Amino acid sequence: MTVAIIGAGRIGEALLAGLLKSGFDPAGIVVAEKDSARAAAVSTQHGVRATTPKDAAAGAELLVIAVKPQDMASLLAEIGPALEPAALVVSLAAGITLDFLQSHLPAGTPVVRVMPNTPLLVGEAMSALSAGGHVGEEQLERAEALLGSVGRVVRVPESQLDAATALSGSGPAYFFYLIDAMIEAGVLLGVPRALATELMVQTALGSARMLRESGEHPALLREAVTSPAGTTAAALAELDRRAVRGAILDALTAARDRSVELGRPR
Ligand SMILES: NC(=O)C1=CN([C@@H]2O[C@H](COP(=O)(O)OP(=O)(O)OC[C@H]3O[C@@H](n4cnc5c(N)ncnc54)[C@H](O)[C@@H]3O)[C@@H](O)[C@H]2O)C=CC1
Ligand SMILES: O=C(O)[C@@H]1CCC=N1
Repeated sequence: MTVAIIGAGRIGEALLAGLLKSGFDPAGIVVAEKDSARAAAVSTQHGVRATTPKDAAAGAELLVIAVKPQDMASLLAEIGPALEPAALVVSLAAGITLDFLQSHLPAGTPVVRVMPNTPLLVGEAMSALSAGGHVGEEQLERAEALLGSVGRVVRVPESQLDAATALSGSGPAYFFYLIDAMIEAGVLLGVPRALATELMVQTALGSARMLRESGEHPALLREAVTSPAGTTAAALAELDRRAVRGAILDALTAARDRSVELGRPR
């Protein structure tokens, strides 16, 4: 199967790197990137061919589109006429709806809308996807297999994709933000930066593994750390006084709303 990745920015290159790491043949992947210096760098670093979007579309069975939502309309107009008859188009763009994709591509084009996240670089992505009306089960499984080679995949109704974007799409940034803040707190408390980083990165990894492996609700795992009148209770009381839970609800609602806004036809 020939895969074209159109837009080799942060997420496009992360997907490319993840696919190659998972054993994908570089000869079966072609990239198209508007920024020619970036195209050359990505092509050299990963050993894949770089070409124009039209040329990439012409030879590909599966096209992954990883340009910004604002660049989608013009790109779809450019590649539409060059698509192979049975080509499957997979969009990673936040907000861009199946309806938008289908109405900007030749009638009957099978399209899948996906919200992945950057941990696809290390084979631990979370991708949520919805299929358009012209996608057969076999094609959907092909898209799932591609994303499944770099992490987990779930099918969701399209009505939940903007919320999934707020949760798992943007999610890595929230964890990085939190860990960055906790490292700074360590430095404030006199811990050398390298040690504070080691303490927090391993704590994040261990906590994530406990969640996954125990299957326990996070509230129960948090309770198990919280000794009566202890250190954790003192910290959590401070977070509650500052209404951090409410801030998280508002933050993710803002992300969901922004995803909806990015998908408005223009
Ligand atoms: N960064 C992230 O964590 C995630 C991003 N996404 C989605 O992925 C898409 C890309 O995001 P990023 O990689 O962060 O942005 P980016 O700006 O790093 O990458 C976009 C790339 O597309 C290229 N491009 C634009 N128009 C083009 C065209 N016509 N032909 C070829 N290349 C073109 C740009 O030069 C740029 O390198 C967005 O739609 C975003 O919503 C989805 C999930 C996570
Ligand atoms: O910030 C963004 O718009 C993209 C979509 C999800 C993660 N990054």
